[in-house]
Amino acid sequence: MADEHPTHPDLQTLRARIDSVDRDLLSLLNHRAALAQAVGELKKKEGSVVFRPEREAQVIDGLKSVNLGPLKNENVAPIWREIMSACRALETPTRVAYLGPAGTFSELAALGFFGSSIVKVPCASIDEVFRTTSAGAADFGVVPVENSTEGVVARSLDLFLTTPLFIIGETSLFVRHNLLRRENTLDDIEAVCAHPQALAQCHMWLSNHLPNVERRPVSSNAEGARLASENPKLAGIASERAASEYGLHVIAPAIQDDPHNRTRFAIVTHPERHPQPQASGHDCTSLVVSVVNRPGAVHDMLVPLKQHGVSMSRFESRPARSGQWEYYFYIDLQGHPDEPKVAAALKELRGVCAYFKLLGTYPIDVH
Ligand SMILES: C=C(O[C@@H]1C=C(C(=O)O)C=C[C@H]1O)C(=O)O
Repeated sequence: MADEHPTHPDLQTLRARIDSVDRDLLSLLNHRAALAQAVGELKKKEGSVVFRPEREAQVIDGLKSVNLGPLKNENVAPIWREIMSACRALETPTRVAYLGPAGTFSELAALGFFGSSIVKVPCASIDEVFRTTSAGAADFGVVPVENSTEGVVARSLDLFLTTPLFIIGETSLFVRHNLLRRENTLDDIEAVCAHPQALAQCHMWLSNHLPNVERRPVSSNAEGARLASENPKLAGIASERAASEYGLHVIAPAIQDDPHNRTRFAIVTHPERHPQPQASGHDCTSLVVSVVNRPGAVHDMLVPLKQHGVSMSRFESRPARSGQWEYYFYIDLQGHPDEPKVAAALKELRGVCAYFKLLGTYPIDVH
């Protein structure tokens, strides 16, 4: 039918225009992909790495600053992450290790950070993510480091100390826990199987609704969902993605005690296979230090940061397990070691610390 109201085009006309825009977009995306392929060739000649987190952060930041809408800025980042993921895959495959099996929040974090054009390497534990990445069976590892309800993920922090891996990126995820089961009822549950962090994050809900049911810690939430798919007496706590992956009902949605529950993940790699990211303009530097156990030592450690005007966004302590009430301090600084004030603060800090290890420097998570 002809368009009777040229200023108010009908559905068919609008869809025809969308089809035409999509074809233009596809052709432009292919043009972009060919350019990325050419970049890949250059990198191969130079022997340099393909994935450049600082460049990807700048691409997204740059687009957000010129976006006129109606597309929302918060949608720009995920769209371009996917585009860059597909372009990157034309240069080389990216193998990413994370705490599996399929359907874990770690998998969602990996897909959110690298996009879906990756080779997935699901691992049985956080230790295995570190081992697999250290050994080179994966290019990158994705590990949880802290949760807004439960605090630090101790195992990851401990492994940062003892492995050569360093951090090249961060990403955070809104974590919504659901109670999953084969039977669509809360009756007759023998045990709720989930990762200890998830059990802790749902502590209040479980105490109120299933006070007498065993809470059984397992290696991951997806593993809990898998067990629940095999045994109708068991329930799991996991994502909606895990529910569909394992054919389970969501018998209670969003059962986490904190409605704004978020988990932050670090992206790690081996320094021999990947250089430290260059400055992107919005960077974070993570380190772990310890000082001798004497009055004022922690204060002295923070003086160089104050003097050089470097802000600290995180300060976390973990026992050093020496039996001497000694601690490791995990510190996040704003900035990149290429900035003179950050370099000066780090140099002085290194001088006053008994132990000093740079864990990495990377672009701050862009949403
Ligand atoms: C194309 C490049 O390689 C990769 C892909 C990017 C992209 O698609 O824009 C950006 C950075 C790299 O991770 C590049 O380095 O410019």
